[in-house]
Amino acid sequence: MTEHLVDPQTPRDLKAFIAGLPKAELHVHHVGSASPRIVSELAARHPDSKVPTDPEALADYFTFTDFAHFIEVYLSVVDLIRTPEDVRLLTYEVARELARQQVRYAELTITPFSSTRRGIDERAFMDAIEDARKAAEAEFGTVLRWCFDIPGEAGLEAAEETARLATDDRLRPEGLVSFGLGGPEVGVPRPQFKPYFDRAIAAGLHSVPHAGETTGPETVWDALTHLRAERIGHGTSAAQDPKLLAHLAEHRIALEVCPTSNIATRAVRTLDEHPIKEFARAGVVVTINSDDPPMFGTDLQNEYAVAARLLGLDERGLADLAKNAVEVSFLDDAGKTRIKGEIDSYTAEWLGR
Ligand SMILES: O=C(O)c1cccc(C(=O)CC[C@H]2O[C@@H](n3cnc4c(=O)[nH]cnc43)[C@H](O)[C@@H]2O)c1
Ligand SMILES: [Zn+2]
Repeated sequence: MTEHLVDPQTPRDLKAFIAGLPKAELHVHHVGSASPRIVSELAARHPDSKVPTDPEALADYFTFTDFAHFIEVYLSVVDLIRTPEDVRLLTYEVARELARQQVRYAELTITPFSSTRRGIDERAFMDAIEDARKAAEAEFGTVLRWCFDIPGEAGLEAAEETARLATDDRLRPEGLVSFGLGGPEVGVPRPQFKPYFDRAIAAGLHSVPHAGETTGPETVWDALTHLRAERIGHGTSAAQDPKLLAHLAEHRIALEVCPTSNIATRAVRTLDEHPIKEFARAGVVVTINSDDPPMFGTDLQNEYAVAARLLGLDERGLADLAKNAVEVSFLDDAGKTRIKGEIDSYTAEWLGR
């Protein structure tokens, strides 16, 4: 992302620190990470689409009236991904952008149902993401892992298909570590997805549903109770329930906080009203993430800058935030130790300048 996107209230020195800080990204969507260049290129290839071909016009197109409007626009971009080569290119370019921001490890949320139902062969889909993952690690040094999410509003057919793709030994990609649930929450109760999460967990996957992004704290409780969530995507409304905050803190169930996303989808009115401070105050493990960065006019660096301002963090505080993400990631222990060591060395060197 360009300089103008970095939170304007962040001191220049802290901005530079954030830019070089080794980071982990735990909540970022595959299609939602398509850069304006990729989106406009794909839109030009498919003139039947209403997505603008001019990257400049995308900023307007990516201005959302509410969460439902965001999902409508999101699906118009999903419609542009039509071939395994589109999938490979998108994945590889997402990794390039993450590497540019010093992201060493990322768990990318992918919705395979949306691609297979649009006619992409399932085997070719898996090969495309795996091919991009391996190339990205070799060329950029960024380790990618996958979270396959159910688009909840598409119903149990989508849940069945996602669970099948995630657990079939002949298809399941090597990089897959977790199972999620995305899309609108209103009218999409979490408990109905319990059997699919049970299957995924039995197959060794971690549970990371979205919850409490656009509905109340009861949705977060449902995600914990029925889906055995190990981390929560967003969890914004948890701030309304002190018992829930205490439970999250006690069990070290981290929140994948995405501040700018919540403003862009109008789930929260302003950044100053974001409950991230309440989370931190209650001792909940907070991780900072970008969700759908180009669609929300942000990137991970900007989200760290926003967090620094809202939480009043200096360099050490930011390094702790980056280490939180590494600790609650699904990377192996050796990988975690390596990245945390890199964060510590970088911070010590920066502060000793
Ligand atoms: O693909 C389809 O045909 C389809 C049919 C009905 C409903 C859906 C969806 O609801 C897809 C939702 C899609 O949104 C992704 N996403 C991206 N950012 C967020 C977010 O902040 N909160 C929730 N979901 C998000 C999610 O991964 C799904 O792929 C699809
Ligand atoms: Zn999300």
